[in-house]
Amino acid sequence: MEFAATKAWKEAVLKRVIYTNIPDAADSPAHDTVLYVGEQVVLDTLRRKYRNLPRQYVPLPNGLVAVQSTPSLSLGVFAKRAFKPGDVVVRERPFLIAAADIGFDPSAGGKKVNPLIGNSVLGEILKSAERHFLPPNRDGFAALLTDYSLNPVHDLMKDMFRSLFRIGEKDLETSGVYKDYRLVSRVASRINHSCSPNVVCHFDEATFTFNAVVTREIQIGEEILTTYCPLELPRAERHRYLLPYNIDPCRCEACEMTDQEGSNQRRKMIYDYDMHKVIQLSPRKALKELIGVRNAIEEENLQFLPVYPMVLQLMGSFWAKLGKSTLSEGLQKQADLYHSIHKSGPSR
Ligand SMILES: C[S@@+](CC[C@H](N)C(=O)[O-])C[C@H]1O[C@@H](n2cnc3c(N)ncnc32)[C@H](O)[C@@H]1O
Repeated sequence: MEFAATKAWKEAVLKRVIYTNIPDAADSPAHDTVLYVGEQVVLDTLRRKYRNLPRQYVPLPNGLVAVQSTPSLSLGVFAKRAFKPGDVVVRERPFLIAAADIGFDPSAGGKKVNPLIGNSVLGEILKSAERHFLPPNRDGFAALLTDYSLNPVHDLMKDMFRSLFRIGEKDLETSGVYKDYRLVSRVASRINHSCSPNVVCHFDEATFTFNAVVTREIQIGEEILTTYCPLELPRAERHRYLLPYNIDPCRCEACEMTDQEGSNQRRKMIYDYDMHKVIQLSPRKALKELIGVRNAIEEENLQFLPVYPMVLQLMGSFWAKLGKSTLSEGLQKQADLYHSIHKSGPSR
């Protein structure tokens, strides 16, 4: 009985999957043919939204980063030169984009992976995806699979980067399509997790490119790190989020440092920050509060968080009220840079 239910589910899942090779943009390298595994409605919506999907993009210069061995996490991505906030370090078309919940069991409310079959369906989908590729991408994708030393095929699915297509809510409601899409990519799939990341990742729908934008200074030789979990939480809670990504325990610098209590307190302060309360305060009191939050963000190396530019901007406006225009302008400039980092795509 269980087998029949599982088989029916598996067939239903496989029926929902469509394979589409997104055509190459003119003049872009041949490997830029993305295999899209998902629902037709997503592609149709995107095609309505952007004429000539995918649009051409401006490639980055070669050799900005390299995939190399790490001391304990198998492979990772490393800076080959120094970078500053706002620099784009990775820009690439993924090999494959897939709905994240194709491994979820609809009979379990569409939320839980069926442990009996979830991973094998994902494995089958990934394996069958391979033969749909044009040759250059097929080789790259196969290399990523066989060379994926920490993870067998089914785990690859868990490690794909979250990458939401921002298609219309109406389309989502009427079609019931998957909301969360993930990608497999030559370089991006090698970026390890850190609870104090140094890049923010964007997927640009119009050009179908993955982009990693720097959020704090990166020295030559430093590892490029993103996050797979919410960062304002204390260590133990972050670790719960990381389990499905095969991270147990997290071996990032923030989790391995000795002052965990101090770190948890700083992250709680960031989590508890309430802009609406702060704007009611007198400028001096507000600034005291804001400086505390900014310091906590910087000490935890969390310039990655969208709250960072908001805090800077508000600090600027309170300094302006106190007549400190130079301070205010400096903060506003920094806030603008970080706002653009959070919004940025490949047009930058
Ligand atoms: C997207 S892959 C990153 C590249 C991977 N290191 C490789 O060699 O291909 C994610 C996997 O790397 C490992 N990993 C990444 N960040 C980690 C961390 N902070 N702590 C422990 N393991 C991590 C986990 O095995 C995770 O499933």
